[in-house]
Amino acid sequence: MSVDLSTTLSWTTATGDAATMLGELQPNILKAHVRDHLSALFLAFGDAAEARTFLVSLTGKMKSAKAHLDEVGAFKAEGAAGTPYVGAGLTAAGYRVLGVENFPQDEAFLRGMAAAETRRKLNDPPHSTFDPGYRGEIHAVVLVGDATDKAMTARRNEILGLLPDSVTVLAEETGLGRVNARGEGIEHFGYVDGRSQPLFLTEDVDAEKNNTDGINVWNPAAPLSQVLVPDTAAPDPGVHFGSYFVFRKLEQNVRRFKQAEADLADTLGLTGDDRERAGAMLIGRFEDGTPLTTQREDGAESPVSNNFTYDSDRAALKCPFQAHIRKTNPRGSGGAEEPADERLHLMARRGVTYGERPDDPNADVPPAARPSGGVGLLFMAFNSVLGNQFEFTQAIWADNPGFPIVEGVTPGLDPVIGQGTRGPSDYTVDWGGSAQRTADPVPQSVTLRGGDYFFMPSLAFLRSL
Ligand code: HEM
Ligand SMILES: [Mn+2]
Repeated sequence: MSVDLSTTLSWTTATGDAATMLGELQPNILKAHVRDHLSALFLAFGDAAEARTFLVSLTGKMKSAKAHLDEVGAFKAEGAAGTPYVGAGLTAAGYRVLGVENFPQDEAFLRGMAAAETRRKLNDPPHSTFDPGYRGEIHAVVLVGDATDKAMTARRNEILGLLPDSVTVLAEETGLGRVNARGEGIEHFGYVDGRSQPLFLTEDVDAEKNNTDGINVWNPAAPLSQVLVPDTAAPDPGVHFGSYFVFRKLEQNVRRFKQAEADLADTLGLTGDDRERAGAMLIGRFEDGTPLTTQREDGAESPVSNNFTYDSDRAALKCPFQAHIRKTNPRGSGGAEEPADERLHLMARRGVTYGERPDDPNADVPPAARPSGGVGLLFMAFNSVLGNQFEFTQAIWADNPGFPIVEGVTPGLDPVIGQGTRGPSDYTVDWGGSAQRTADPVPQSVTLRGGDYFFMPSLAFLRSL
């Protein structure tokens, strides 16, 4: 039976084409792979034949999604350590240099992130301001990830050893995952990140249902069609699949963001512990992950809740319309589309933080003690249609002051990732209260330093080169 893309996949019971698909799919697409230590290598090919030979040899260092899922199972059962993740993706320019013609043809993928049209659409900064390694034409990315620096670095060095002289490393990013005092992954502004994800595996949906706060209010299940596309250049696109991969190096000016939190708390007259609510109004969750729409204060962190919508917060008296997570997933309340269509914009986020800093992101210290550069997020996400997922989220939601669509209200840009001219936004003074106050625009503290769109093909395609 052909692979059913219209629903989630039960990988433990998969047979036939679905099992073959998992055996040729790259890991980290359907389910996140451990990558607290990550190297992202951006490559340019100088010679088609040598680049092909390199990619074939790289498959000897890669494992399948099936092998990854088996490793996760073995880890749970007997604590057995897994092997490193090695992922490989090609840009449209990379496919062309290799001389591959029938590669996947997503419209945004074909134009690439550096194209003037992409820049206009997303309000991205000029290409000339990117870090030097991202200013030229990128052909491929190789991701190496693992739980320890040692294992990751060893595999990275093996891969560098495979590179012929005609393949140039244009840039390398080193991801370093961070956790809070409870061991939850956080980003550099100090907030729990990576919690809300579309889930493509039936087993993961069941685990969410039975072992967390449940799925009866917000069901994270998503069909395979939202992340997988047939790998048209592979030997058998009926069983060989891949996914479009977005990479964006987003630098975070933590000092500026923490100052903005303090300024907002001052504007609203928040005092004591309630000052934490200012930052929560920018993100939509408190630092510990507690959703602001469900609770006036933090503390609902175990497990970090995700079983919520904005249905009992229609006027945004608890969580502002413009909060980062409300802009990027309105959970049925966006006002522009039917909830089922709105869900189609969600993507599988696989980011990792980068950069080191001396201060504890969650400590109560003045903004001056925060880094103003050198740290950020290696934003990574898998999509089946870039224009309807990543690009839609950035351009039509985050950058659009009029979203969500609410009569008489202009929510403003996403205070975290919005690109474009920022205006003032409204906030409720007391959680759930009726008094609103308008606050000055939140200054932009996230800056794009480079990136591109890639396709992460099937292992069968890479071996066939
Ligand atoms: C430095 C940049 C960014 C920071 C600091 C950041 C921070 C966060 C945090 C703290 C969360 C809450 C954790 C969770 O619900 O899983 C979150 C969720 C999310 N972010 Fe971001 N993010 C960044 C960039 C982006 C970008 C570029 C996009 C897409 C264009 C994006 C889309 C989302 C989505 C879709 C969610 C989940 C919302 C939900 O389902 O409720 N983020 N982000
Ligand atoms: Mn704080």
